[in-house]
Amino acid sequence: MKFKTALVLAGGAFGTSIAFVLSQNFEKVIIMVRSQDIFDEINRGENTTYLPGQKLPDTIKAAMTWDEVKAQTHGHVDLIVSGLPMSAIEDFCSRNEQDLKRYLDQGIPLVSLAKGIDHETLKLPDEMFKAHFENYRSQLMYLSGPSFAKEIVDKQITIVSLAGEDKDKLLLACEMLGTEFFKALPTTDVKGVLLGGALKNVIAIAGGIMEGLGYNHNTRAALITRGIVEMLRFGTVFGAKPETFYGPSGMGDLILTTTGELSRNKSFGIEIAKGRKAEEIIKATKSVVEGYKTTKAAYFLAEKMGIRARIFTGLYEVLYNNHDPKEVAREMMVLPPKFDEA
Ligand SMILES: NC(=O)C1=CN([C@@H]2O[C@H](COP(=O)(O)OP(=O)(O)OC[C@H]3O[C@@H](n4cnc5c(N)ncnc54)[C@H](O)[C@@H]3O)[C@@H](O)[C@H]2O)C=CC1
Ligand SMILES: O=C(CO)COP(=O)(O)O
Repeated sequence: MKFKTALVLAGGAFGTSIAFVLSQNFEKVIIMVRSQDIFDEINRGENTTYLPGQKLPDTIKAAMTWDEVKAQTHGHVDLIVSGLPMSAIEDFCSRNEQDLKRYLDQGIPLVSLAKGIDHETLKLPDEMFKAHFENYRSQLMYLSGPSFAKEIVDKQITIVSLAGEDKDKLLLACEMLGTEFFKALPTTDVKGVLLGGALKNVIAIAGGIMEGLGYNHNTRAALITRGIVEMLRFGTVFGAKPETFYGPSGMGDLILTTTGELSRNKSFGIEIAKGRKAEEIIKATKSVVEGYKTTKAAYFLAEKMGIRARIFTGLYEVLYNNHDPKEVAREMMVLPPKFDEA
């Protein structure tokens, strides 16, 4: 094994799948969880709540407190991965800032897996982390790309983007995350990677709605191509590189989530098309559906920054103002004839 110990914060589906990736390169991987049930499940070799049916090696262990982390790592870790969803970042960082800093003081990378925009502050994950760890900004990195948790543990070949500010640290983290079935490609375009991961979830919900309404391949292809145009407009406002939107974290993840049956965002959209209420579906869903709140954030961002985004705006009206779901389809068809727009 090349590396000694990795620490994963949160034992949800994706955190657990990345722990599995890390177990190929690290002698030990600790997943920090907050519930006794998940603690017991992981220590028994399967996260039955979030990743059922996927066996985990016995080098992956759970911990519930920082004392337990310290005991299992002897106070030294080589990498921290945050598997926290968007809504948990601020809460977790403010409660655990000092403990996290003790590890970050060792100069190690912290890789966040979250995809979303905070609907209250309109911040991307990098701003949320930097609010607590500004002095460690060169160590902060963001992973995003087409990667269903289940398929990672099935060792399906998976390629994602890893964004950060420091090229040497990025290369080190890419090596730590690289296996024969999982590869992270380094980039310094943090905003491009984070916007791609957040905004594709919104288009995936729209895709689920279209599918639920009976639309098929032509419509999905139209949605994907119009979706990337709107995503690029957000990118322009944030100073992201356009080419990032055609890479794994942009077009790659947009295709995966609008077409893949495993997508929770797409499944959520299918339920909306059946006439169910958004809040009711969210309450009944165990795993996070990031696109729901990101739809609201994207709508407010578009309003604030004057971004033309018909699909995002149309979906907001459906999810938050009870507009007829058929409206999302109609929004795409009222495009004015304009030359030279993809
Ligand atoms: N599941 C997937 O295939 C992929 C997920 N992602 C992204 O990764 C992030 C995490 O997603 P999943 O693991 O799938 O979510 P999940 O819903 O399976 O798990 C979320 C985990 O976070 C924990 N958590 C929630 N609030 C917390 C808090 N305040 N403090 C501590 N822990 C808290 C929960 O207990 C749970 O273990 C999301 O942003 C998602 O978009 C990215 C790529 C793939
Ligand atoms: O982001 C993902 C795959 O890259 C997971 O998508 P869902 O959150 O829609 O399941």
